Amino acid sequence: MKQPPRSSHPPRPPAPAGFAARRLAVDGLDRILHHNTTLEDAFETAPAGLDPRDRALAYRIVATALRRIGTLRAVLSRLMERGLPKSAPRLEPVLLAGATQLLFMDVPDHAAVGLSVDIARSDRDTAGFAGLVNAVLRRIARDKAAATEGIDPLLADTPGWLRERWAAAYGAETARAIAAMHAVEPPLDITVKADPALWAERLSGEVLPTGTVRVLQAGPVRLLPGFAEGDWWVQDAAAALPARLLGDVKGLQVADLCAAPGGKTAQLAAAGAIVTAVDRSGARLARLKENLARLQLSATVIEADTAQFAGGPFDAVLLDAPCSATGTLRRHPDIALSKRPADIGTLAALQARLIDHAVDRVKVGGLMVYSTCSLEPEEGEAQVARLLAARPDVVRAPVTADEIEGIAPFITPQGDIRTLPGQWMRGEKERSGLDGFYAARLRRIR
Ligand SMILES: C[S@@+](CC[C@H](N)C(=O)[O-])C[C@H]1O[C@@H](n2cnc3c(N)ncnc32)[C@H](O)[C@@H]1O
Repeated sequence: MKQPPRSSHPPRPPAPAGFAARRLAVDGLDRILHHNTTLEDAFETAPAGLDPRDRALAYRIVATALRRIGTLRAVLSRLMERGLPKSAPRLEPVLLAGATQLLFMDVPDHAAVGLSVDIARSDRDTAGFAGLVNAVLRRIARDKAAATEGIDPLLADTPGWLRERWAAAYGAETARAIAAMHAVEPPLDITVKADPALWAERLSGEVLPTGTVRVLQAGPVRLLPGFAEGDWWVQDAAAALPARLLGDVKGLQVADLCAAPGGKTAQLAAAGAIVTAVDRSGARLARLKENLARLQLSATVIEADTAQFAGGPFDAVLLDAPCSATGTLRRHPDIALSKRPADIGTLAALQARLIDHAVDRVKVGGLMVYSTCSLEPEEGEAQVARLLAARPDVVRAPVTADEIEGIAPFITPQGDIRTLPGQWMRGEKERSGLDGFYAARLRRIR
């Protein structure tokens, strides 16, 4: 029998259960907070061989920490009078991840504290602060109510400039309702190829009024029944609305401009359209192709700048433009940290270029849907108002309540769609709400 190679070092003790998930969570937080990585990218390259359950737990820790970061930082600064040591930038992620588990997750206190101390010890940057991690987290665990006392989560966890914008656009009460939803972990929404009731039953979920299946689960999506078989894809209930505004697309030539990672391309292809999917990001198009292959759907995929794309004219066009994505903070809480007020104007200028070009890709008589997952009117309502004022050959084709079941609450007086995260309250917040989206349907008349 082959002998194992001799080593002069004593064997390392095996890592305690749950260590890998916490390591990934702390590394992810460090990359997002200190190295400008997005939440999505931080988990795109998770270490090979990692158990999907560890990955899912790490993701929940990081997303929850980002969602509640203002509250968490206030808690920590109360307990650390001298602040965080500059010499150990990785200490804050260790403390944030530990405090998140103690305050906002269903993790036993001894595991949250013990594993945070283990993580601190395992890293040269933080090893000297393991005692501090232990002391701070134990104090939080001892009296959790006292730790957060007097901190208003709605003020602490939402950047002031966003709160002010939402209050100006929708009123103070609605702005507060939007911020309140961001504090809560979102449900998993999926679009199914067929038979939502069957999938709701199989996944112990529910069918929402517009046909999306909503599932409350915290495990890895890839392990759920029907994922590998390509029976459904992940898509927020609001994100599923814009493509449906094009009506019956069976046999129509439809361009999906700004298509990746392909949620709306999949809807159009599944509805029988002949889809041309355009995006300028090769990496994101690779994900679109992967998604279509899993779903056994097809589209012509073109890597191009929509502002230069000369294809068509098409029977219908969907332009799901790049935007600030402030309607998706509940799912992408890193956006609240990375976006700046000036980004709105920059993005609005890009959207104006894209919408002007996209409308020329539509056949006379054909429809175009313009959508963004932003709550900012400059990226939605104002874009369409500007286009309609500048182009007498384009008119609004108002959406009516009888077209799509359950869509009535989201139709604006002009006949556009506006969804807000605080809408659709269905009992507990965990099963309520949807992303903030804007969509308008336009027709080219000559
Ligand atoms: C909101 S996401 C699209 C989401 C997609 N429609 C879906 O449902 O899965 C916006 C996309 O626009 C792409 N994009 C940004 N600027 C672009 C441009 N000038 N031309 C083409 N694609 C662009 C981005 O790469 C990104 O994939």
